[in-house]
Amino acid sequence: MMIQFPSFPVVFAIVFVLTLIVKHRKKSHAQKLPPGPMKLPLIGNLHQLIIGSSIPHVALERLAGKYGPIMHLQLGEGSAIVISSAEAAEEVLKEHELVFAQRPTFFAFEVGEYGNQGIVFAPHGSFWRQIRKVFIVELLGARQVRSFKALREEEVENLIGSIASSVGSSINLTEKILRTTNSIVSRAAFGKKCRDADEFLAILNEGNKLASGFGMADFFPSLKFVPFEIFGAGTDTSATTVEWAMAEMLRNPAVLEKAQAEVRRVLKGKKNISEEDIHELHYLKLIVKETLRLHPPGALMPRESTEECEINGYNIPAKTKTIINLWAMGRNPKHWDDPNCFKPERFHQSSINYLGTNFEYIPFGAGRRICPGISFAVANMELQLAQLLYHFDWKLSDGIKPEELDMTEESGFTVRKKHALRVIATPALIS
Ligand code: HEM
Repeated sequence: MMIQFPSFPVVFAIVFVLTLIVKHRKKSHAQKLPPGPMKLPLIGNLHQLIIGSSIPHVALERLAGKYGPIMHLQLGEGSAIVISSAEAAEEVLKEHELVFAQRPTFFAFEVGEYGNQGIVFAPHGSFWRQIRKVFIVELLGARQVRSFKALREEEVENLIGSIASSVGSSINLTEKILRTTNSIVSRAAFGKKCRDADEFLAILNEGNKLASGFGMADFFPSLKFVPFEIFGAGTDTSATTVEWAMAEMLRNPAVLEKAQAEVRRVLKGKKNISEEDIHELHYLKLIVKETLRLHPPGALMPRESTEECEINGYNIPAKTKTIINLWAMGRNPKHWDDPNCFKPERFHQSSINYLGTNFEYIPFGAGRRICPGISFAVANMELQLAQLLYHFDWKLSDGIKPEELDMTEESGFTVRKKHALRVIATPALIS
């Protein structure tokens, strides 16, 4: 029997069709978006962020539990991915650092001519590089931070004085901490206290309330951009962290006692604390770290891809808004034992720090856009906490027991405590 070979045009046609099929398969695999919840027409997944009792970082954490640490969302017309694990964050912030060095304009404050002119939302490029350099040289570098030592000490002494004048009665500690931080930041930035500190604090409060409806700070009225950035990035973040640290200690009296014992042992007999003393307050430093794990002020860190790339086999198109859920990563049981417990000891003899290399713990971000204010913020927060612990004993107002303290969060520019921290201070017996 004669075997009939197909003619050349037929072979060519078969090879051509097979090549097309393989190419199409490869392409559709590479174009696979990360998994995500079902999208509604027009709004996509927006309703999942703003409807219901959960605030956005909590809602996103829950969704990530279902769809994974790289999740795709449709936010109106925009496509977004949400990152919720250390491994995924490392892919975005280290392996594809350059691709994700951009901030999305979705989050930008379009304030007249100042829109996008500040450092926080500046597109990655030469303008951003220049302005970041100016920030570091003039305000946030180690030498500059040291040079603000005297003004920090003076403002924190004022805080202690103002609390001392109302010992025994209920005080709003949230407001006092915010005021002190605002004075430190404005004196460092402008050489004087903010002329309208009251107005500024009122606006910041109002902005936080407005933004809380959206969960992200989408807009802010009438302030010029760069000064606002210094305040917005510097004041609210640090003050919120000091407030959460005090709230966590009041809720965990054993931690409070241990921290006070350390401060009083190291500073024994001193009338006041200088910054040199702080270096020896090892437990206090663990408290700051643990507070930033559970309460990163910028819970949802915004970035954007500038070009198409592939992460864990998923295709991430150019201009994809990228939300890194720092809050979820700090509480991810894969990375932390007993993740919801406030245990500063977990950082004892641990090499994990907040400098952007341990991706399970990046409260200040990572990579080239990491927060340039780390030294400034830490010096400010540690001094306030050390002084508060040294000079006073603390209890909650209105007979509230530690375990009853309301720790509800409110999401705005930062994730704050929803209800101000009201406390009663009594002078400590320091021998
Ligand atoms: C507890 C205090 C603070 C926390 C937790 C914090 C956190 C952050 C985070 C998460 C980012 C985004 C980083 C990234 O995208 O990788 C950021 C950016 C920034 N922070 Fe902070 N911050 C704090 C205090 C400060 C202070 C005190 C200042 C200045 C006075 C400051 C100035 C900035 C600026 C200018 C940026 C934008 C950097 C850029 O885009 O290049 N921050 N911060």
